[in-house]
Amino acid sequence: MTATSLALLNVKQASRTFGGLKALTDVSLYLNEGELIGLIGPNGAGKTTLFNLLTGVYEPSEGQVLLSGESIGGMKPYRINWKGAARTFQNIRLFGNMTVEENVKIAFHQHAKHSVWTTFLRLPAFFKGEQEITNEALNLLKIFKLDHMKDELAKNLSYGNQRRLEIARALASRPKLLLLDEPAAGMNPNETEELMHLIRWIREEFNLTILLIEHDMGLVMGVCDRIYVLDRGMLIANGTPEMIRSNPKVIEAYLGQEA
Ligand SMILES: Nc1ncnc2c1ncn2[C@@H]1O[C@H](COP(=O)(O)OP(=O)(O)OP(=O)(O)O)[C@@H](O)[C@H]1O
Repeated sequence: MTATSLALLNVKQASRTFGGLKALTDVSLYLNEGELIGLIGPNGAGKTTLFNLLTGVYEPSEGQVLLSGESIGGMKPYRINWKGAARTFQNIRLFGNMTVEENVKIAFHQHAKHSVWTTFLRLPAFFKGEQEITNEALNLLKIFKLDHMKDELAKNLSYGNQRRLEIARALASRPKLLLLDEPAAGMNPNETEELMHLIRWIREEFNLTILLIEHDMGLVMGVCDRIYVLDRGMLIANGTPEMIRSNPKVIEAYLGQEA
């Protein structure tokens, strides 16, 4: 498959250096609208660095990142979020001392279109907005089977539930592109299986395009349309799960890691 005119994300020859270290070298990839794409590679391959370029945490040292055809390389993270990209983190970043419901509502608030005066004077539109936000937050929590825990503090949730809450919160910003950084980390096999179905389902339900970093090969091979493989900052393969599974360069990269 090649990039179509619908490519939602287009990374063109992007590189990123940290001092003398080249974390990414000349990386080009694309995600067409609606695709669910995996990004795999041994430890230190550059996967999170690539996510950081896509979400404005870092600026590419070279190359371009285009979202819906617009250059977003070096844009502030909140602006990239407004333009339709949301992410979860390898190390969960919830507000631990806030409730499950508040964690989702806060993400809605960042996108709510209240004027300063509407909010300050608490005009009717403010309360209407608040009610809508509460309803939408509860709907999202229902989808992720977290509604019965809405009043729990986020820090008291199991690891698997915290990961699901992070995804719910990312969806509150109504993204077109969802970037998931190791969503199954710390989950047991049953939770991972459930997550796999959930990821497929939210893609349809929310018209999402998804880029997924994951070490659980069962999950990646089971849900992804195509997979990109990074090794030492360079893309070494791109193709369907079947192609990637039997690719000698990929096998070598992973065997090298175990040696
Ligand atoms: N802010 C930074 N400063 C210096 N080096 C960095 C920085 N961020 C990443 N690196 C380096 O870039 C390389 C790629 O790291 P990155 O975290 O992107 O890999 P990864 O594929 O996500 O690894 P893992 O699977 O272990 O999470 C590593 O050598 C890492 O030490």
